Amino acid sequence: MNIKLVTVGKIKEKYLKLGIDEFTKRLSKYCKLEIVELNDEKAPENLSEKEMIMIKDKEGKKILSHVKDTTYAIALAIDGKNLSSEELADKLNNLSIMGKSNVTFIIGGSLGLSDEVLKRADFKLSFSKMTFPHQLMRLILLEQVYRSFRIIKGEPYHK
Ligand SMILES: C[S@@+](CC[C@H](N)C(=O)[O-])C[C@H]1O[C@@H](n2cnc3c(N)ncnc32)[C@H](O)[C@@H]1O
Repeated sequence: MNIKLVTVGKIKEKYLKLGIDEFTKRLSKYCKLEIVELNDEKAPENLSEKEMIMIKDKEGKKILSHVKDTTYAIALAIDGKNLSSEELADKLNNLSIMGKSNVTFIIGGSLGLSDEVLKRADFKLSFSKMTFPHQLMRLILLEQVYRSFRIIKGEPYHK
């Protein structure tokens, strides 16, 4: 399976970088992983609603230029659907069985994802109603994708 991760914003925290590198390494046994890290747009405090939408739209266009028409796109969104780890594993496994072996996960920047990106998404995945910083979200997602492959393969992992 080919897993692509399109993200907005860099990983600045060293401890997160270490974790992301670890799961990237672990995942190499199960899939081809590509991470596209896009520069975020400058977003100073006190932006108006209109300005925020403009920034999200700009970031959204950059994101979509890395999302192929043929890929199954999963946008990470707080208002999306909650899945258990087993359900995410099932989803990835079913996609693979159906021949949809290109999956793109999308993580937004500090302002979130544009409507255009959310509309393009084939599935909106929520990790709870809580807001996570995009850097931490990347690590959590990679761990859950790794967990999915362990479940699919019937291999032991932490409970
Ligand atoms: C700092 S958050 C953006 C917060 C923004 N106010 C929003 O409502 O999307 C950055 C990105 O991390 C992801 N994210 C954060 N928390 C999430 C959650 N609980 N479930 C799914 N994705 C989440 C989303 O892709 C989001 O665009």
